[in-house]
Amino acid sequence: MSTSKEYPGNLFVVAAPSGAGKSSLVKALLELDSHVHPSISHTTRAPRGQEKHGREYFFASESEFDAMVASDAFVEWALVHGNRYGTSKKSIEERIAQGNDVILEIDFQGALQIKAAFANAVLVFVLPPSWDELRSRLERRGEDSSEVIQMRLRNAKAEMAQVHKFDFVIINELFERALFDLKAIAHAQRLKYAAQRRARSETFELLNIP
Ligand SMILES: Nc1ncnc2c1ncn2[C@@H]1O[C@H](COP(=O)(O)OP(=O)(O)OP(=O)(O)O)[C@@H](O)[C@H]1O
Ligand SMILES: Nc1nc2c(ncn2[C@@H]2O[C@H](COP(=O)(O)O)[C@@H](O)[C@H]2O)c(=O)[nH]1
Repeated sequence: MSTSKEYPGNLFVVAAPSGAGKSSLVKALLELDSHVHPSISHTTRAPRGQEKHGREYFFASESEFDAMVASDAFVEWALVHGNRYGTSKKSIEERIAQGNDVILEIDFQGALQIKAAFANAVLVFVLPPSWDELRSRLERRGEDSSEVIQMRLRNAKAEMAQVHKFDFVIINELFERALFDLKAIAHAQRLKYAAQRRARSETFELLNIP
């Protein structure tokens, strides 16, 4: 028996190897589409440069993160590139229950946990146009040490092997083209989910199902 839940709002999950451009794409979508809200994750990673607690992430100590795991506060969490990251139930459930759409920018392990928990979640995987371009983007971003970049590239191979488990794949070569694809996926899913909900309620009405 499935234990996955359904809510009136849509849940979009965007995963990608580090440096493929998912944060840039999600940020641009949020600026264009006021129906979509971001989910702010918790992480044990230290803040980078300009990152602020509560904006990019809720930065947590190992013991704070342990306490959240113990109290079942996360809908998903995973160890990614040596740090723990998690999506709290609080950051998404209230919003989608009210009919808003929420977008999560998380790794593939978390994406698969979300798919198991939420029947209507849409999983999108972003790929770079090439391996060399992925490395160049990580280097040009200039946020991580060369050791961290090497680790992220090693992990990228395992992450990309999971691509077939996703509902959609976007190649982020030309940024505007990739953003167009992400917008189209969000729009199509809204139409599809609204039609499904309407068909179900009309069927219930027709058959007098209370
Ligand atoms: N289509 C693109 N063409 C060229 N550069 C891009 C493109 N998309 C994103 N970038 C750049 O690539 C770098 C990595 O992008 P971004 O930080 O969005 O990746 P990410 O997948 O979110 O990585 P992480 O998982 O590490 O947070 C950034 O410097 C960003 O400006
Ligand atoms: N499973 C989860 N993965 C997450 C979450 N928030 C972010 N992430 C992923 O971690 C890596 C590294 O992120 P960075 O900010 O340190 O570059 C990246 O793949 C993110 O998508 C989460 O809540 N759960």
